[in-house]
Amino acid sequence: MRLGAVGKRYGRGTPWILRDAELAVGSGELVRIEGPNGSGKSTLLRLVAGIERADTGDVVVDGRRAYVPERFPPALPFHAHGYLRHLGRIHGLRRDEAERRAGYWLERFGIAGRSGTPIARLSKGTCQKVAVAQALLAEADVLLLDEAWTGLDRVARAELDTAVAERTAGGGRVLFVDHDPNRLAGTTTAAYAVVDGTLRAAGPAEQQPGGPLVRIEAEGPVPEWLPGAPARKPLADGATLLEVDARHSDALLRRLLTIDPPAHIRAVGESDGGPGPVRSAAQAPAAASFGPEPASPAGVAAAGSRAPLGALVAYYTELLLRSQRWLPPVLAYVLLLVVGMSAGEEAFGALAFSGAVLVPVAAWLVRCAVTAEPAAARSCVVAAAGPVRTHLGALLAALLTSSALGALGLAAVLLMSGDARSDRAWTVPAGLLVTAVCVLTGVAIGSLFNRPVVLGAQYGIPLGLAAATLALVTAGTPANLVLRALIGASRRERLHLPVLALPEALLVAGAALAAAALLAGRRQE
Ligand SMILES: Nc1ncnc2c1ncn2[C@@H]1O[C@H](COP(=O)(O)OP(=O)(O)OP(=O)(O)O)[C@@H](O)[C@H]1O
Repeated sequence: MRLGAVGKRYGRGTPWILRDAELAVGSGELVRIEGPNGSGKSTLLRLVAGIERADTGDVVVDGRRAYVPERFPPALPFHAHGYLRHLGRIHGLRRDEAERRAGYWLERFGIAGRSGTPIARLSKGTCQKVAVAQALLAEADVLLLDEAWTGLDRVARAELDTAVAERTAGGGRVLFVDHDPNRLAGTTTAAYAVVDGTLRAAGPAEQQPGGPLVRIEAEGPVPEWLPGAPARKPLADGATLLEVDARHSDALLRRLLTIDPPAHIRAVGESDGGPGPVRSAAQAPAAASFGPEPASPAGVAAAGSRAPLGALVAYYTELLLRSQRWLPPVLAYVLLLVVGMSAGEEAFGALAFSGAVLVPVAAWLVRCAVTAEPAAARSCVVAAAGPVRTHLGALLAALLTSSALGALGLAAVLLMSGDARSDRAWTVPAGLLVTAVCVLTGVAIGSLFNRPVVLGAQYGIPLGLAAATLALVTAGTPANLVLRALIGASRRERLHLPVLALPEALLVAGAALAAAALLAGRRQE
């Protein structure tokens, strides 16, 4: 992981938050980022997470990233377990593994009993545990913690300390920001301060003296790097005596028991300060006493691979449906159909009407899909999946939802209409064509007149409505071609279905979705 001459500012003419920042973090390193309020610590983490884009220089990060934002939003319409399962899938875990790890981390943070509770109803601290769990469950190569300990109780803070030690012991890189100068003191391998836009080495934080020490006697080969950086001394019989701060003893024991081959723990006890072996030796712990082992990387569908698009679409579809933002556009669609059509109406005219209504409704659903997620929650997804795939996932979720709505509308129109003048054999293909073309047109418009192409609802909504009207009335657009053919047929003209309108609409929608997704990768939020 490397930052080379990175510069960042939030808009032209504004002060540089970071300038010429250089940072290299190797495997197993634990790096503290410090500095006064507003100096740019979060900005630095967000650059590494891929949430912000550097204005100058390079940010090179190999491997999977996970991020805990400074403030996790309680307004996510998921249950804790469901949310973690989605995030696990987005991180590239197989379905069963995502399920298992979601349960494991809820258990580990002591909130398994709240797994079915909506996040909005969780206490602030419990919500923060979910925020931390979503970043830990995928065993990411780069773990970014922005004041992740804030709001956690003492036990959960210690659990997070242990999890960080496990991550670095497993070769991960961890960068953290925290206002407590003693946070992870003693295990931090480097510290940097952001001061006046520059990133300066601040040296590893010193361990606070006076904490209790734990001694562990281990037989067998002991790895060079261990959680808590224990002092070590070879014993006469070939075993190793390790002495570590009590806060890291759990992580150290877990590591010793999970190396291959596992070390044999002969004794564990409190240090008496003397040089000899452990005196008040406790029973050596069994691996089982630490609960289920963190899942192996084998659970990751393809380590380091891109987040599966299907997982993103599933997440955004459920988010849209659960947020109930779909209600206004769907109600508007139903109302317009009810008001604008009557039973037994001529089918081609009815299909043209329902298709025309579908264009602004699909554009509206896109707006709902790309705005339903709180920004901090989106940051977690972007860190795991990257901004392009994340936005594409939201747009495809809107396409899926609009298509389902269009299919239901089509079925209703076909059932309600029944005029003998219509050529019944052609109503179904004509209905499918107009629905597909109008949904694609609406989704294309929604993609182009929302974040990140047009920022701000004050421009996006009127421009989107104007674009939808133009797409319907301008001669030669795919939607206009199909609607004109249907209106002509409803007036007893011969029906010529413009089938080429479908590939044209597909092309336009594909280009609009790709342009919007690519722009999401280039524009800061
Ligand atoms: N999205 C944004 N748009 C505009 N300015 C921003 C944005 N995000 C951060 N800033 C500004 O950038 C500066 C650095 O912010 P940042 O959050 O990185 O600081 P920080 O060191 O993490 O602060 P704190 O310790 O208070 O969390 C601040 O002046 C902040 O107002």
